[in-house]
Amino acid sequence: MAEAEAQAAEEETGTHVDVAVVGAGISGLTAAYRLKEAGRAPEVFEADGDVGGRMRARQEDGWIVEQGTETLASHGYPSTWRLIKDVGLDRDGGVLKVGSLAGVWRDGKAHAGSGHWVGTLTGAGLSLGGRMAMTGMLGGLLPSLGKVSTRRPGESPLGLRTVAEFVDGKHPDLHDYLLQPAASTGWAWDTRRSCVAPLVATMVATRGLHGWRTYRDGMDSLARKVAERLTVHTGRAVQEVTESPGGGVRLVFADGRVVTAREVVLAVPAPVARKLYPSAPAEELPFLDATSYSRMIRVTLQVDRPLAVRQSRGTKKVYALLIPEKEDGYLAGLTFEHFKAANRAPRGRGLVSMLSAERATDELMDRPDEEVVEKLLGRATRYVPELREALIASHVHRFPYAAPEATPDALRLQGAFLDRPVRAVEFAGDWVFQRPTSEAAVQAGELAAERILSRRRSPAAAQGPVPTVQA
Ligand SMILES: Cc1cc2nc3c(=O)[nH]c(=O)nc-3n(C[C@H](O)[C@H](O)[C@H](O)COP(=O)(O)OP(=O)(O)OC[C@H]3O[C@@H](n4cnc5c(N)ncnc54)[C@H](O)[C@@H]3O)c2cc1C
Repeated sequence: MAEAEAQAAEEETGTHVDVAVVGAGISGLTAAYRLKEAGRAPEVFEADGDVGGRMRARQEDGWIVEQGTETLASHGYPSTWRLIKDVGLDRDGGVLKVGSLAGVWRDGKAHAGSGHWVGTLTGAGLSLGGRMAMTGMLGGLLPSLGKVSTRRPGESPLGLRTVAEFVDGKHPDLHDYLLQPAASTGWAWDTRRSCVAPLVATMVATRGLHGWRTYRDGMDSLARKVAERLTVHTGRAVQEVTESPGGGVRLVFADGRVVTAREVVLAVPAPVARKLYPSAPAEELPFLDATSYSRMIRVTLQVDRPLAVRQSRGTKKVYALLIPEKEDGYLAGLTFEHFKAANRAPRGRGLVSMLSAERATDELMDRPDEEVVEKLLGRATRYVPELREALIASHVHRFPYAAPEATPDALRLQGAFLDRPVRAVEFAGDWVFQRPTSEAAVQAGELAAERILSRRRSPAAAQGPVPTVQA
């Protein structure tokens, strides 16, 4: 924007910022952090009263109640670890190892070791035929493993096949007791809608459900540490974003206030970005429109004892119970947070989360909290009979945008979106890479910052042709 024009805009609106980042989830905070590091002056605008988005958490009477994200991985999270180190969160035990395992419910108990090498010994709930089929499936995957990309999953040899199509015709256990519970408990995915490639790419990168870590002081720790170093305005919901013909971007807030910015990063889920930025260029619309999200409800229960699920004697504790649709269909999983990290609950107490399956989400999303707790608790006592009598307090968290679904349509359009020219309005969020992980969100934040910085390196940036940045 020309100097005089910028000044006029400032006078008219009151506030002008260098880069406005919309959304203080981990993708927006990463974008802002990397921009600031490069000498720019970003400001973050967050609708909620707190930072973290789907990585929010809160401390309450000695409990650490996480609302969304549970864990990160020691492998396959390089961008996250870079950020962790940059803000010093790795020092003084800020990141803890998770000693317990994921397990699948079958035949009245939990089978520990899903996605872990332990599972190759125990079977992790697979029948003998299922175990043989799994070995065959892994063998079949071997030639493509080097070619699966976490950034462009749809361009791998696995193509645009859905999870269900991938195992069609194979032993039913592969779907029912391995891939379906893994995709549904963690990502609220319907295996008939979502592609297998992002799941395989993530599992390859993280080496399965192996080497998991959690932030000692709660999963919002990284967001908080990053936010401390930035200018973040909370309680500021953006309503509309428009590009000015002369350059620069205008943001209108829900309270009527206006801010102008040289550039904007929309670090919100794609359907939200679409609503906020109706005049997005035609070439960006197909991918934005194709990106859908699964929904989920997570209810966290403070309990008066460290409850556990029934499992075979001598097996390692299960902290994440994956409940196959075949066994339930209403509850997708339970997590025993006190086994993930002992400090999630005061000594002698426990913290258990219930995750809704699609049917329960559809039924309960708009119902009052008490009804949500009652209905899910009614189901959860099948797995932990003492849950109701041990209950002290409950917290209901609704996610209308839980995880990008990575449908064949979205994956097909992703490459063109990543290769689009750089513009004054950029995007960040886990959906950019179509992987529902905080690492994908951090990577997308890095990419948005890189793209914005590339505009300044190009003298023709304001007029175009605008540069592209390879993702
Ligand atoms: C239940 C659950 C469990 C998960 N578990 C894990 C896990 O164990 N490991 C893992 O790696 N990942 C996990 N994830 C995924 C991970 O949480 C997300 O991928 C990541 O946090 C997404 O970050 P984001 O910045 O893209 O989006 P978000 O965190 O959704 O951030 C978007 C932000 O934008 C704000 N916003 C929205 N609209 C506006 C507006 N109009 N104006 C201003 N601000 C606005 C929102 O309030 C929010 O703060 C989990 C997710 C869920 C839901």
